[in-house]
Amino acid sequence: MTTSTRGASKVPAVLVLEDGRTFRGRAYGAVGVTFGEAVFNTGMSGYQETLTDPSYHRQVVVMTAPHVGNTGVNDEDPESGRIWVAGYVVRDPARIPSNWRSRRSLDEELVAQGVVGISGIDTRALTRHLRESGAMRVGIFSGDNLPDADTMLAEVRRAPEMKGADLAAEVATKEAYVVPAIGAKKFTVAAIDLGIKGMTPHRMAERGIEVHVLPATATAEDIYALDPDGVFFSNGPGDPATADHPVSVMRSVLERRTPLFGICFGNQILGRALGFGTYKLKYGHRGINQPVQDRTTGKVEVTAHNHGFAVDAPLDAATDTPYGRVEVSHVCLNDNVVEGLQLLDQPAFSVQYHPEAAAGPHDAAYLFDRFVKLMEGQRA
Ligand SMILES: NC(=O)CC[C@H](N)C(=O)O
Repeated sequence: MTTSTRGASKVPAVLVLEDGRTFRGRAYGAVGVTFGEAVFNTGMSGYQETLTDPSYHRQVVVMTAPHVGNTGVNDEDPESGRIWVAGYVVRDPARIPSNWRSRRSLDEELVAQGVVGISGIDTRALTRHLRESGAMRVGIFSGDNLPDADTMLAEVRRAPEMKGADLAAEVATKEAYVVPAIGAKKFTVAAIDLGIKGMTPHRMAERGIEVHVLPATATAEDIYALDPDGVFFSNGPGDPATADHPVSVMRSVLERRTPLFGICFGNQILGRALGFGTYKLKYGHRGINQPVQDRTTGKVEVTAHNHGFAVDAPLDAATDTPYGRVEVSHVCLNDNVVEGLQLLDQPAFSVQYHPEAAAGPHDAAYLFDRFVKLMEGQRA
């Protein structure tokens, strides 16, 4: 069923960046005030998956695609139980969503979930500004009586920064749960939830893995109580430099040489566990068409990304670590950012991007098969 929107909002809204640049538009979604880190996403589709990806917690997402909401909102595509973005910025919202799966309009969904957005602004100009000046704090203010410009700017500058933010525990499950294997069960995996997307355990379940999703606070004892064939560290929001607990848990896993796979935040945690630093990218990678080379095969894949930080590891030589040698296995062809790590002396690897591909192309699905092979190898 398709429902129509209420039509374009007449309520004024203003977006204020921390450097003072201001864009005026109309309220989209809930009317109110919100703050976060302004980032842009270049995906032409998949807005439901973007909105519900817990890694976007505390980020205000600017869509570079000019039309957003065309296919409405369905009940199948969310990657978690709620919208996580702190705010949403679009150029031209669909007035009449049209899709056989649509249940309601995106505007209605944003209102229902209390997500403050803005529409009708020049998102290309805003994106170019973020590209030149870097991701920065932002506020969206909507309503008929807006504060004066100086007050709004002062409020934006008081908002917390993403650098130094420790957010995984705010989005992760509080209770462990199990995603059963689809078909015959072949393996048990303990998955540390730092903000996991729903498609990730699903991609494992499709391969005969029973996934035990554990809270971000899980310890090595919690993991090994399950006698797992493999351990997985998920994506998640915030600055990896703050993730001391998952880093120490991962080191215990590396010491035991259990097959290990990490995605996104999980890749940054592996980097840290091995002794590398992480750093904030100027404006990050967010979209569904980023070219990555798998240097273990030479193949180039088109991939889904959502990261604002990256691992600082040497690209061209293996590095000795307390857990054996490690190589940069994947690299982004746009900017040579480290996109994957592969241990050479034990069964552990990770990628900075999203092989679960929700949304995005399925080029990188082979990484789940690689994880299965590592677990098969341990049994052989
Ligand atoms: N999707 C993720 O796991 C993001 C990891 C981390 N919060 C970053 O922004 O780089």
